Amino acid sequence: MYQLNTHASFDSAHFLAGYEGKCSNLHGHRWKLSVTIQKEKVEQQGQTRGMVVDFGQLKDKVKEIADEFDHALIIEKNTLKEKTMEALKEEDFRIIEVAFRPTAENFAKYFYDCFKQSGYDVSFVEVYETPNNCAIYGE
Ligand SMILES: Nc1nc2c(c(=O)[nH]1)N=C([C@H](O)[C@H](O)COP(=O)(O)OP(=O)(O)OP(=O)(O)O)CN2
Repeated sequence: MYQLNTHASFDSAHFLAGYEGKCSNLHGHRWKLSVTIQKEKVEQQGQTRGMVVDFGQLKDKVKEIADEFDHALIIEKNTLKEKTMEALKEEDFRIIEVAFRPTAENFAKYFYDCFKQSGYDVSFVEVYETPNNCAIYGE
């Protein structure tokens, strides 16, 4: 089995609603999204002969997903008052509402599903919130 890995980063702000401690405050991270895909055999012909997929293709997909979340304020749906949301939107902040608590674990599963939907056979996705801490999701 071959495995291929690449990563991209994005800078964003979030907070953990219902968390007792510093992470309930609005704060930022340089998130690192790392994906590992797998395949039994490498391509036998053409441009990608000897490759699982072209690194360029995989890198573009990882960057596309990371860029969606770059320089944004990530908010779990229904965790802020309506008037707060309105005020933030009035300021034209880039806000991304997600249906899950924005933890490294939930992001890892979310990104895993994104890559899977794009047709990749994903081994696992790693999401680093800090250089030292990472959540991994695989099936
Ligand atoms: N299992 C998880 N635990 C925590 C998560 C998470 O996503 N999964 N997230 C947080 C907070 O977002 C927090 O910002 C990160 O906390 P911490 O790892 O303590 O990060 P610091 O920036 O404070 O880094 P240190 O350099 O270690 O101080 C909390 N827990």
